[in-house]
Amino acid sequence: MSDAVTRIQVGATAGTDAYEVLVGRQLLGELAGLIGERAKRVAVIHPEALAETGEALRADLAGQGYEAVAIQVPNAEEAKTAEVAAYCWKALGQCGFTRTDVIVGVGGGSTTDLAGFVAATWLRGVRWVAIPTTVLAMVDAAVGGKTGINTAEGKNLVGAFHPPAGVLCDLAALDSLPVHDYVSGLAEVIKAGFIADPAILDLIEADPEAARTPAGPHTAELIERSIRVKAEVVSADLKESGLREILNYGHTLGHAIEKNERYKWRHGAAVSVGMHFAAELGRLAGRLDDATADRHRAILEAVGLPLHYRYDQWPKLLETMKVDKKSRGDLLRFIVLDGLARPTVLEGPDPAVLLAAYGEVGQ
Ligand SMILES: NC(=O)c1ccc[n+]([C@@H]2O[C@H](COP(=O)([O-])OP(=O)(O)OC[C@H]3O[C@@H](n4cnc5c(N)ncnc54)[C@H](O)[C@@H]3O)[C@@H](O)[C@H]2O)c1
Ligand SMILES: O=C(O)C(=O)C[C@@H](O)[C@H](O)[C@H](O)COP(=O)(O)O
Ligand SMILES: [Zn+2]
Repeated sequence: MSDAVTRIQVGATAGTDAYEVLVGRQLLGELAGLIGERAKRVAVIHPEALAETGEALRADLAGQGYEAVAIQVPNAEEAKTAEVAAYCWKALGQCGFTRTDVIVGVGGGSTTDLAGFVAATWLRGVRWVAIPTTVLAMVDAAVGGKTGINTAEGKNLVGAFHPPAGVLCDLAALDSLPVHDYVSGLAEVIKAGFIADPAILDLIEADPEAARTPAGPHTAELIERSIRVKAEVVSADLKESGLREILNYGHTLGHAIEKNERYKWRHGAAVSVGMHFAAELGRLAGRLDDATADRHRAILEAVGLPLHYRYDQWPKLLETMKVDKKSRGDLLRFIVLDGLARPTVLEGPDPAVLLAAYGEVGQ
């Protein structure tokens, strides 16, 4: 196994510094440099499932002279609540966490979204480092500074743009990931393929079964290519004033499904159904060619991601989509493709077209 480390730059924007996303193995030697010299305290936020990892990290940092605390939070979406954020704020307050201290978020996207949000809000913003441990968090959630939590009304409705000081993607972490979670992350990889880098799709289509495991021959390349797509977009438009919306491909319906399932579905699975819907919407709106639309079904199905959701839920899903962050007033907006790697915005589609697209998805 190669020890090579790939470094991907995320550019500076007004008010934020540039940082690197490192992909490789045994990257913990990089952590002290990212924490910096001014920190006295470090808080390691980790999910229950990674209790050992969180404690090992805490002990290692304590051995380096930091006052290190581990803050354990619930697994998955249960961590993305105001209550859990308040629990973290309490832990920081109790250990006297100051503006020069640093938060480390280690876990999947739910944990890094929460840890980043806690970092964005504590003392109005402290430094944080992301150590993503799922495919999805490596290729998407930990990169780009979107942090946040859910509310009863919907997904990620409260949050802040607060980029990390650095991101360490240790591929060894993926070995313990259940296959269901590994495959869920492939939805965001496939998203990056459709919106910007079709070579990703070619690699997966060449051997979809191999793409389902970290031992596959293209794991590092798929992860790195996806990170490059994300890094390029967020470097150009951190605060989603335009271009960044393309990263929301498949998410308008996907987030509505997640809420409808009370966040028991994995994000990637819901985004998979959402991309199928977006492809059908693009096709029916006269934007997307049949071959590219059909390619969505084929590749998502080939890696074992879902394509369908309950038909009878459409009225509820439509209501939830109205509070999607891309909506403007009463105008629903979707990311669709004008062709392969040509994402664009579809504004206020005819309700009959929306329903017809859902007709392909619902069952
Ligand atoms: N901020 C962003 O730009 C962005 C982008 C994409 C997704 N997200 C968010 O990311 C979240 C989904 O993240 P996810 O798919 O990584 O799932 P997750 O964080 O919910 O993790 C899934 C499960 O895997 C466990 N886990 C994590 N790493 C593990 C490992 N190495 N071994 C064993 N178990 C492990 C977790 O504890 C959890 O139980 C969603 O909330 C989504 O909204 C955010
Ligand atoms: O980084 C982005 O921008 C994205 O849209 C990436 C998505 O994969 C991610 O799920 C994000 O959290 C969705 O953001 P939201 O603003 O729609 O909540
Ligand atoms: Zn997503």
